[in-house]
Amino acid sequence: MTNPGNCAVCGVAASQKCGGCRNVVYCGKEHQIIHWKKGHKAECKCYEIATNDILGRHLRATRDIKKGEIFLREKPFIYGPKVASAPTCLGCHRSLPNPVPPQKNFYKCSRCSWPLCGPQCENSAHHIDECELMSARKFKAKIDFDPTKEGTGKKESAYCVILPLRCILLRNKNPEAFARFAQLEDHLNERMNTPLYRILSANLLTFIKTIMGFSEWSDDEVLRVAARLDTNTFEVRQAAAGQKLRAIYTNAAMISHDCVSNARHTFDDQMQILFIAKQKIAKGEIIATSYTQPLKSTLMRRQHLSQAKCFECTCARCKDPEELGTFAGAILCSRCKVGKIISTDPLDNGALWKCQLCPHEIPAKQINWGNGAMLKEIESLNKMSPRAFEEFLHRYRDTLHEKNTHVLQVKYALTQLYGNAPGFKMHEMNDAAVKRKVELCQELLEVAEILDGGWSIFRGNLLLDLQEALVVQAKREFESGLLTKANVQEKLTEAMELLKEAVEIMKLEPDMQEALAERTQQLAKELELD
Ligand SMILES: C[S@@+](CC[C@H](N)C(=O)[O-])C[C@H]1O[C@@H](n2cnc3c(N)ncnc32)[C@H](O)[C@@H]1O
Repeated sequence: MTNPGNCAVCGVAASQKCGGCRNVVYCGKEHQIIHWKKGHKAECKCYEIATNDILGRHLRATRDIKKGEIFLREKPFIYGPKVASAPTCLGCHRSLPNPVPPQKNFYKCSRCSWPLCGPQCENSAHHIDECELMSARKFKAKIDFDPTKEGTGKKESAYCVILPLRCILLRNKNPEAFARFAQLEDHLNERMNTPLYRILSANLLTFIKTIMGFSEWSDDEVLRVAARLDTNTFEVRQAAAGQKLRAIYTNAAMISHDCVSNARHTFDDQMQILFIAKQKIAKGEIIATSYTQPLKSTLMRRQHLSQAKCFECTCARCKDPEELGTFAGAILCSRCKVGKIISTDPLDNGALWKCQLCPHEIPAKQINWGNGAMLKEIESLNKMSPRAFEEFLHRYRDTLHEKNTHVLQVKYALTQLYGNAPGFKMHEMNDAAVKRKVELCQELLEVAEILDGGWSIFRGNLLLDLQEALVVQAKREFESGLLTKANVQEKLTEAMELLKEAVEIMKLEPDMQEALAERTQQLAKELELD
């Protein structure tokens, strides 16, 4: 082992730290390159895998990580279609477009009949092994284009066998890689009692053991593969390539959950996962991402985490009946009219809910029912109509707390409807609507700071919407004589600052590049003109 103050290659006193891990020093660039090639590449990380009783394995920072820093970049270990997937090519994983007449059906693989883009995808490295096995076993897939279901985004559950099959094939093809996969947590015992696993076990076991002939695999081994996938896969959306998949990343799979996370992820066009620090992460701190959505209330988040990832979250937000002062789960008391009704024990999903000011109590079952009804009602709102969303807020102003999860969701939807919905494009909105957009963005930015702090996508979107509305507002106020030229310049400069921060936050999001460049150019032009 080299002395921490000496070059890792030649041992002379040195001070140029490796920019990645900051754990080793070099006398110069040349020795840094040599060390990298000799194996530092594999060990140069700013995190380590730690273990504790609550989280199991998790990542911990081994040095300070800067806000906005990409601290983990990883290629997919294995990937394939989601459990229920719209028709997808098993060769290149693009969602399949509807057949163009005179074709009436998808192109089908000549050997196994799974829909593909075309003959060029039959021999893709992703598909070839499974295809050979399926054709040897005389299995033919039966997914056909259904014109009566056109446009419904119909998902096929037949795809649920593909990724488990790819993992199972890996055991013979690359036992070392399979051993790495087998290290991942599965929660099979908890999953076995769920309705999904009762159905899955019947279908998957028949397919793998009987149809594909893996009779030497025990039921437990096969189902553990599926359970490992369900516990660890990331959903990958590649809008440009028209892909919606699930993938395993074995390092990223070690990142634990916290309802208020300090890291988030995105994907590049090579399907690499990139983890980004939303805020500064100090050396020794746990690196956590969120497996759920920050605007959901504790009851909803905990139910989702328990169902999908089989654990009971006990993070600071979950423990706090007031949800860090936001009251995101609270409803208003219908008896005393002033108190807020919150859970008496947020870590027990079945605990009684009680008014903070009067003796009024509500069972958790009823709160759950109410949440379900609200979600349905929001789902049924006309997505083109800001008025429908405003009416929802008005309808429940005496029932839901002003920062209740459903109110927050509807307000967030409104920040995007104002400026985009038909009749509500930025230039079409009246001054009151522009003002409303500004206020909603400002209110939600305060919430974002608490529930999804730092450089979150939530903050990025809100900043973009806010700056757009502020620019329109400033120009109109100038035109009507309410602002001087200097005032407008000041407001536009302020908007530019917001835009710059939004660009910093969103610059790695593949689908945002064009929009961000366009916005920046437009605002810069307006500033110049002014
Ligand atoms: C993607 S894995 C993370 C790595 C995992 N801890 C391991 O040792 O393999 C997800 C699992 O980690 C555990 N986990 C992650 N975050 C947690 C948290 N905040 N509280 C309790 N368990 C957590 C749960 O068992 C969850 O199903």
